[in-house]
Amino acid sequence: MTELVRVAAVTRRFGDQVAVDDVSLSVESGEIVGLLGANGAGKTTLIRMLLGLTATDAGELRLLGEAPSRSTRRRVGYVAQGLGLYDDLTVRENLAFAASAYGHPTPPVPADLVPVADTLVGAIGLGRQRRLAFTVALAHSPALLVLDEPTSGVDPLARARLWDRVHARADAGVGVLVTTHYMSEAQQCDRLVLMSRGRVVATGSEAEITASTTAVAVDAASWQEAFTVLDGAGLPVMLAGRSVRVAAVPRERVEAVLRDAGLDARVRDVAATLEEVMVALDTDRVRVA
Ligand SMILES: Nc1ncnc2c1ncn2[C@@H]1O[C@H](COP(=O)(O)OP(=O)(O)OP(=O)(O)O)[C@@H](O)[C@H]1O
Repeated sequence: MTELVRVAAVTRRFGDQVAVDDVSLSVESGEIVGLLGANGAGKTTLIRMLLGLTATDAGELRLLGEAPSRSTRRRVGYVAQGLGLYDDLTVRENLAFAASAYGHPTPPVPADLVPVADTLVGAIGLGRQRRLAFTVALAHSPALLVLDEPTSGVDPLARARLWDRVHARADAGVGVLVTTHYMSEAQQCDRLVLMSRGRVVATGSEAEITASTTAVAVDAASWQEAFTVLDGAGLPVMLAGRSVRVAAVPRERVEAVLRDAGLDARVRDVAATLEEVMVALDTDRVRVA
């Protein structure tokens, strides 16, 4: 395996705010690394530094073994949050334009975009725009694919198809760095890097990250009442179906709130989900090694 990305103790500040704080990570060929975190965690800033679009304040970055530059960027396929397409060009023209910029032959219009090949990109749906951006990013056979929130606003079927394509490229040896705030997409990644407020707070597979954290499950006669009482007490309460769950709070505290409200409920410690780990990490109450 080849190391395609190395980020070592990188920091970036905007004024007083530390957007990326002493972050390290790597991506190898054939590997899908998921960068997870809430809005504002620092994911996009990290990617922009990696691509040489934003300067670092400290630390070291290596992209395909070199400092990020115009020539290394040409070997990267990047789909930005804004997609980077031209709304006033057609689908076919966008493909041709990107091909001439990268100096390779224009790829064929993908079969599912043929019906809109001569439609302006601004007039096609977001799912198709994402599909096109993905095709553009892959047309020059990049060694590394960088995807910033690639499935945001896309329906579940299109999302599944997009992940199929990501896996196919990874199987062919391409390294993938993908940001998302959908915890459900974490299973698609070989390795996860969880960011919160600029820092890496956990790394590993989903199972590794969730193994050392518990949440509290509440079984009450009326889940609505239990939810309202716990929420009213300011606890980070979530619903999984009709099961009420609380992250980052000791079981005794949950029991006390329910007891004080006169609610009869069974309260248990359960294995935390990834989302609950994120809540716990964001509230600074739990640390994952
Ligand atoms: N150019 C900038 N000037 C000032 N602050 C910035 C700039 N870019 C990012 N920030 C701040 O840095 C922090 C991290 O932002 P960033 O966009 O990297 O987070 P993110 O994890 O990508 O979030 P999102 O999922 O919303 O894109 C945020 O608080 C943001 O407001």
